[in-house]
Amino acid sequence: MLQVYLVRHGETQWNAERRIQGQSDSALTNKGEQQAQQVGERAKALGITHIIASDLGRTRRTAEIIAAACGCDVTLDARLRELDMGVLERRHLDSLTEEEEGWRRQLVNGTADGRIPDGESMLELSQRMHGALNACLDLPEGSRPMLVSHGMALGCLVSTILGLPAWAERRLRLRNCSISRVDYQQSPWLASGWVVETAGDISHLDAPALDEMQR
Ligand SMILES: O=C(O)[C@@H](CO)OP(=O)(O)O
Repeated sequence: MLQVYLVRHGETQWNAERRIQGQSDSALTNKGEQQAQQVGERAKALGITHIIASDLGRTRRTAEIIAAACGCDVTLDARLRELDMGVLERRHLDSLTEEEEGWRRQLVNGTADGRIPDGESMLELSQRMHGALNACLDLPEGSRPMLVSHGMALGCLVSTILGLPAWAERRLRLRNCSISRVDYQQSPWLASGWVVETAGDISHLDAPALDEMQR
């Protein structure tokens, strides 16, 4: 049975400052680099064979650190990028006007095609994330891949595998460098296709970051 590990990148400067990144970028903090190192140790113990990362800087750096620990190459896949948050990227969560907060809420509370101006919808995000996950089915038998991606992107993927709407992602707490696992199974008794084994595991981290809403 194919097991795919899903990792959110390490803490970044803007995560720590409560600034919206989306497809804009900021560097990992020292804590973020340490978190990635701890994922690397777990990845080595798990026997990860492939690391596939979003091509944004924060995920590339996280993936490089994990790869160095477990001796795999990193492949980049732009489908694993964070949601494009349009005109709100780079802004502090606390600085949004009422109208801007309304765009964000429309997105996270859910209309199928709600989007921040110049941004992407949760439906579009879900489609590309499922595309990247399904590509793992083409890896050689016995592969154990790890995908390195982002909070909303992974939350959307896990939510939709569970049959929840994409915007249910905000009900999942996927902290920086948390690990989730989804398995592909064929079963006459149980669900066939992707199933969620774990979501948001942080037991490998000695100092987990708060998520943005808890800071
Ligand atoms: O883009 C961001 O600001 C956050 C949103 O959750 O995502 P990540 O830090 O995981 O890229």
